[in-house]
Amino acid sequence: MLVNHYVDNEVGRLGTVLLHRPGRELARLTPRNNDSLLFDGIPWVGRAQEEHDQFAAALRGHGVEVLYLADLVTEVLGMPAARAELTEAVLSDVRLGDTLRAEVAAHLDDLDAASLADVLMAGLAHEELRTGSGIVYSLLDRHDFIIDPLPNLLFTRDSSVWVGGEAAVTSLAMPARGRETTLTHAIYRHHPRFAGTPLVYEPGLEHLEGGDVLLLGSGVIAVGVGERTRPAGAERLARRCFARGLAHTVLVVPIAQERATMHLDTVCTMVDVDAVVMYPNMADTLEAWTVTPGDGDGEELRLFPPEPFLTAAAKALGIDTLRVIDTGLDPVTAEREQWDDGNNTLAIAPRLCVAYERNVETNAQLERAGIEVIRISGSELGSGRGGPRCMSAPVNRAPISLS
Ligand SMILES: NC(=[NH2+])NCCC[C@H](N)C(=O)O
Repeated sequence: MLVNHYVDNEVGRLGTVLLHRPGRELARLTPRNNDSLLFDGIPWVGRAQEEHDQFAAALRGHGVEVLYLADLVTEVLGMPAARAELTEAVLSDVRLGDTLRAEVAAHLDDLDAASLADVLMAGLAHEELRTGSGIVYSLLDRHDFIIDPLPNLLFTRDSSVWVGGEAAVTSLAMPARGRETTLTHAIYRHHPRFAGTPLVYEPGLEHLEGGDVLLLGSGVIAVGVGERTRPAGAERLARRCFARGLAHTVLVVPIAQERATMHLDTVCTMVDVDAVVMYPNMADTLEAWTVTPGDGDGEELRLFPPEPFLTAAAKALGIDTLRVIDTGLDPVTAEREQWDDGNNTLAIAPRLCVAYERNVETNAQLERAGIEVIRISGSELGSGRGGPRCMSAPVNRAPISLS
């Protein structure tokens, strides 16, 4: 049955969230592939799973419904049309060539839904295909994958994001992540819980990643543009959200094109209706271009020159000021804790958030500012450079009021 889902802010009481419990795809990381697969180390998979279970338990303990990506993908694969579509998405890889493609197709055909879901997420290693032959298979290095693994599925935030009652299936920028959205796209179109959900964005459009999208308040969306989301992605999202009445203001926020600041949510997340935790090195320099609908037929955009991000955000929200809680205490600690996702909190309700325990100073700052912090361990999870916000895609959150 279609359930109504709605998210128009970052901090209202969290109802339902989409997570991905890390699985065999993390066990594919090796020193030779971890860079291209966007991990800074080789995580200990069992411990990462324990940490993730603790994260999910903390959310459930606060009344949040947790959906797991693997369950949804498995359920969707029980439907012939979805199964054909997802299989085709893998087989269309031009690197396979016709001989190997036919062999992989036969291999996938034999799998039940759960095993196929596992292969779509964890990939297919050279020795896992028992009957390989032909030029491509023979020349493949034994360390290579016939189907690439998707270790960054852990970061469900990036491959889909809700804007009001619509889902945006994003367009991921890095080759290592591109295939993730075939899974979220299939879920939102085929899964009985979501089928019929209007989609405000689809893969294949200009690059846009969920980690760059912050729903600052009803009708106000901040979009970071940098290493991942491109200005053209922000433009497309703005145009579509205005046309559908999902937003009245989009703030386009340039961020440094670096690994440490790959997404806007690595430097700033909301912890109250009018408060953010933010990297002090950027709080003063971050700027925003304000975009509103033009006067015309809804296709036109009005662009206002850049202002300090905090000023533009407060104006768009119609409040005097956004309170800022600094990461860390001193510049060195702030830099360390920003890197370890100290800014990347997930709010469960206003003034109640989940954060990595290791960011001791940032968490203390949050508490001094009246924010309750639920600490989770993330020594292994963090090796992919993502915190509680990156690891969660809210699909239902209560609206908030600013008055
Ligand atoms: N929303 C986020 N900050 N996501 C973090 C994603 C980390 C992932 N390893 C990547 O590089 O894509």
